[in-house]
Order: sequence, then C-alpha cells, then structure tokens
Amino acid sequence: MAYRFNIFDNGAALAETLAERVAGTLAEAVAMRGHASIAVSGGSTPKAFFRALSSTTLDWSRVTITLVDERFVPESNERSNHALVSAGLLQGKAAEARFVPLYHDGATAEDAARLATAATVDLCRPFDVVVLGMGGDGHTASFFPGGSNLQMALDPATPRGVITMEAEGAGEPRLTFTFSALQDARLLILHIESQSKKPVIDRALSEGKDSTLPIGRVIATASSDTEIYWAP
Ligand SMILES: O=C1O[C@H](COP(=O)(O)O)[C@@H](O)[C@H](O)[C@H]1O
Repeated sequence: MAYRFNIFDNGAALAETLAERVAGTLAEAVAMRGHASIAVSGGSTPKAFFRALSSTTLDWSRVTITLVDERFVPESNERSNHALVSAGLLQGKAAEARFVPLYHDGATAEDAARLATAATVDLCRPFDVVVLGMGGDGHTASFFPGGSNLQMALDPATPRGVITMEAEGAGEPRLTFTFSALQDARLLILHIESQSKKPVIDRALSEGKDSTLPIGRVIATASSDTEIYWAP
C-alpha cells in the first residue's frame, strides 16, 4: 500500500508529534467502541516516544497495550521489551492501561506463542494502532532476514497471532505477531531514528514487495497505509 514519509529535525520533536497522533487515534477508538488496542515495538528507539505518550490525556483505563514482538526472556532481563514498556510507557497517566505480555514464564517459546495468541485474540481484529520499528538489517517486529519462520510470518494467509522466530541477528528466540495481525491496523506507524537507517528504509521502499528487507515487504503489502516517522 501507500506510505507517507514524515521527517523531523530530531527525536524529541518526532516523539511529541507521534505521541499526539497515537493518543488521538486511541481516544477516537475509545469514543467509538469504548476501548482501544495498541501494539508497540521494543528496542532502543521508542524511549522518548513512550515518555511523551505516557503523559498524554485520555482514558487509559480503556486502553490495552501489547508488544509487536518480544525476546523470549522474562521481564527481569535487561533485553526484555516488556521491561522497556513498564519503565517508559506504563507510567504517569498511562499507568492505568492494561498490558498483555507475549512472554510467559516457564513455557517454551512455542508454548508462549500459543498462550500469547490466545491472550491477544480480541485485540488484533484489527489493532487500533501498531507502531513498528526497524533494525539496521531491515527487520521489523521479529521478521528477521533469514529468520526460521520468516515466510510463515509474512504470509498473509497465516492466521493472526503470535509465532516464534529464530535468526542469527536476533540473539535469543523471539515471539512475534504475524504480518496478518499487524498489517490492517487502523493506524499503522513505522518509527525509525538514526542517519544510518535512512539508506535502509530508502532501499526497502524502492524494492517494495520483492525486497529482501522484511520492512519493504510489509509496507508494500499491508492493507493499511504506513505513516513513516523518521529523525536523524
Ligand atoms: O529487536 C528489535 O529491534 C527492532 C529495532 O530496534 P532498535 O533498537 O534498532 O530501535 C524493534 O523494532 C523490535 O521491536 C525489537 O524487538
């Protein structure tokens, strides 16, 4: 589908504008349906955005937050995306939101994926907001180039839900929502920061649906338009 590229001078300006855009969409969903759902990314990029979003005014008690993807580690692990969300987003006004984790203690990654699918079944039909990130290798969510379940993850026929992924660049095994669960979000955002990622997203956009970079395939084949937010 189509995309719109929004360029900011710096990460702080991006975070404020993106937080307003996301909060507005969540508030609209609450007004129309009584509740709202959002799946956010982990990694290092979203910290300022999480801070800005957590201080926006809306009825957070009616918002459910989950993750686009998670490392198969408990919240106590410093690489946990859940820990990042707890520290940055589930704070201030947003502390009233409900959080649904993908990781499940004691389970194998496959078991955790099944449990996470069951726990999120009502959230992603479709999500109100999905905020994707992008790694320097062109991965988004845990759709890693060369990933063990990449074809399944990207296949539009794969049911909505959470599956596992292993890949050389991924570190630990991953849990990730499938493309089908993310691609029709009412608001589909891609949040990227750093100069070094600019040529990666430019290449992904120019290659489109045949790109070897998973983010290129996601943007080209998603049924929702993607709003790209980028700052150096
Ligand atoms: O592994 C991950 O990486 C991407 C990008 O992270 P960043 O640190 O380069 O911002 C992230 O979108 C994804 O959620 C995360 O699990």
